[in-house]
Amino acid sequence: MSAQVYLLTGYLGSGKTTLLQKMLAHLRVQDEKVVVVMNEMGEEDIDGEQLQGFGFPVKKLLDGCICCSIRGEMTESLKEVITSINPDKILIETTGVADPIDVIDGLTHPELYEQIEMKGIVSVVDASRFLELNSRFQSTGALVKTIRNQVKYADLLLVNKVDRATGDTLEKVKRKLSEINPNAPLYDTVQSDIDLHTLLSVSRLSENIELRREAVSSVPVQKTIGRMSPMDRLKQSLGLSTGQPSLYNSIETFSYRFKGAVDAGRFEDFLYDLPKNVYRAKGYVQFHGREELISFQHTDNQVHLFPFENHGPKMVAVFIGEGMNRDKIITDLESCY
Ligand SMILES: Nc1nc2c(ncn2[C@@H]2O[C@H](COP(=O)(O)OP(=O)(O)OP(=O)(O)O)[C@@H](O)[C@H]2O)c(=O)[nH]1
Repeated sequence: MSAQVYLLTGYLGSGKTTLLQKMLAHLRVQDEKVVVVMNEMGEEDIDGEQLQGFGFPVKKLLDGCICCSIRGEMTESLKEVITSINPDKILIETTGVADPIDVIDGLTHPELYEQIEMKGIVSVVDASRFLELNSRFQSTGALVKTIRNQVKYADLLLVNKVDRATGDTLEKVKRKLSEINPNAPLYDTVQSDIDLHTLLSVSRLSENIELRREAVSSVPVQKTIGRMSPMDRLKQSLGLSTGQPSLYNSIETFSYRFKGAVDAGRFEDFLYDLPKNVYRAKGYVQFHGREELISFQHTDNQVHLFPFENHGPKMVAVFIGEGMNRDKIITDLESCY
């Protein structure tokens, strides 16, 4: 059985730990094995202290961000947690400056991939500060990108601290959030107070989108799915063609189990030729005529292949991207046998 993983993200001070405490209080009364993974940037563990007393193990990753400097540590930590505790649920609270794309990257380590079920990315937004942060950091690209990615890739959005925002501000915040991520449901909250059944039932939007895509391909007429932008709505009302509605604002992942060894040259070409919407590919593979396992990594059109002494891992490939054409990628990969 795989462990269900919930990823809590959101800018500094938005209400993630407050939410985590509510989730733990709720899960304590269920008979479930839960492990918390907390990440803080400094050497001191601040939030971890607030989680003592719930009776669940808390794994702390300090002094670095799981999205970058200690990503490997998170992967190792999760492997160890799964082996030693075999939890039903893993709740991960990221630092306020983590980019969910990078955390997902760490979570899709080929050795981990089949042992976890990514339930969803839950993003907590501070309604009283979002507009200010969004505009103040507009010029400093990296942080704006992170803040927006925390919204863009969320499967569920908590618009928290509504008690500190005026009605007008709240409307503007929600409009902005829906622009960045038209697919994730929004919930207004105070003290991150959300119906926990709803929260725990979160599912990856990319999977829902996949289902909707299949449903659409089986009907002959073209249908519009997802919320249209005001401009597209206007264009439609004028009978003009609209752009594709944004369907892919969600990171998708899928894995592929190799059926045997592949041709080294063809496989390398396959990796270099992966389309741009595949952000990462990684895994373990075996080449014709070679004994050892090869670990491969693909990112930003860079490919690294290196022999891997340990024969433990399975031959598997993991892909991360947006709007990926899974069938085509698998067909291309299978031409490497
Ligand atoms: N007024 C108000 N305060 C809130 C609300 N939600 C949380 N807070 C407070 O905001 C502060 C920060 O909340 P946390 O839950 O620690 O936020 P966080 O996202 O975990 O913060 P970092 O760990 O710094 O990233 C705490 O003092 C909370 O009590 C809310 O809805 N309204």
